[in-house]
Amino acid sequence: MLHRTKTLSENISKLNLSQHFLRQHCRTKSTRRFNNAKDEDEDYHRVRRKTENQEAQIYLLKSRGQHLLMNPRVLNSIVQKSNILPTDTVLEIGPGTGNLTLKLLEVAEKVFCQDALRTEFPKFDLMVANIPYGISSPLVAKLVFGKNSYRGGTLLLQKEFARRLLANPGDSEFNRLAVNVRLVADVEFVMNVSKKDFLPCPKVDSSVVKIHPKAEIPEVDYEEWCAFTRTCFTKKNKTLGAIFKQKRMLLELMKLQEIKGDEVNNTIYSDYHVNDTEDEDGLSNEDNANFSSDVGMDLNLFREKVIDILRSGGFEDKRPSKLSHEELLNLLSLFNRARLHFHGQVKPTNRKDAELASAFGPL
Ligand SMILES: C[S@@+](CC[C@H](N)C(=O)[O-])C[C@H]1O[C@@H](n2cnc3c(N)ncnc32)[C@H](O)[C@@H]1O
Repeated sequence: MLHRTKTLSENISKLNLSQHFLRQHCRTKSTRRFNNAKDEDEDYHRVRRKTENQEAQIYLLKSRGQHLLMNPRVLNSIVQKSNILPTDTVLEIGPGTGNLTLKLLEVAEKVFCQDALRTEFPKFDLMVANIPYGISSPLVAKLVFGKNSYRGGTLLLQKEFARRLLANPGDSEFNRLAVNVRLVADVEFVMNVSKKDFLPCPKVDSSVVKIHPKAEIPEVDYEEWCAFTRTCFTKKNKTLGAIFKQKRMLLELMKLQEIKGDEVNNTIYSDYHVNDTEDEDGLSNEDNANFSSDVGMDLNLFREKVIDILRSGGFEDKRPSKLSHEELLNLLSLFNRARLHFHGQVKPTNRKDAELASAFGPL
């Protein structure tokens, strides 16, 4: 943790001393573990840096997202747009060589720098970070669904990922990431950042976005919500009727109800060893037909129940990628009221309990 009241040189020396990230994530000449020269050529970028009285060499690993933001104008804008108060504790993920860290220390009370995924976040007011793009999904999930209450986040992200976060229902980029994040947070575009502003230059462009937690969050179990959106967005442009007629989907859903020990439904979920005739998309060849195997009766009954639920809310012909949160929440509540659940263990609604990084999956 770095503190504003320390002198700049104290903080710089602390940064130098505590650059465990550099030791962990950047391999120096003496410690690097990879000996294969071919791999090295592809994987790292060598930077010479002059410190007070010595020249250091840093090896930046592209595979760890070690692209340093070098443009001071962009660094200043990120800090300025973050609206940091002098009393704020800022959490920075991936400080690298401290380019952003030192600017944050000019305005914040404290700056924490730590691993994004392996440890719990400390208490913080704002997250401000130029993150390794490979961990964008789990990091954003941990921020918005995590235990900490926070005032906001300013994140430098891969441009395509940022566009998905910003997408609205009906936009081509609108997907499960957007629908999950935007349930609990608003996302604001700040600016685009050219790949030329980084060292080494990445292949992709970047954008800065701000994430604001919503003041009013819908009463919903987050694990159930994420399991539901995972189901709905498997084929986001198909109609819900077509999605919920897929045999694999129906079988999984049936199995889940049985695992949950739903006494009402147990009779029809008892036996469903069906010969699998699915095509490579995971879509059943019998999607629109009646199921004719031994368990055809059970599966047909279950399918009718699911389709009845969709019809009761007028959802059968609607596409998930065009539905608002209100409509999706309404559909989930129709399913749940009919004692049909998407997640194995439905817990009481509690934001603090949500451990949802994995629920976002690859996005
Ligand atoms: C894009 S660089 C940003 C460096 C610096 N903040 C800047 O703006 O110049 C991302 C940094 O995150 C580090 N990193 C990689 N995986 C991480 C993780 N799981 N948690 C925290 N930092 C990580 C990388 O080693 C790298 O230093």
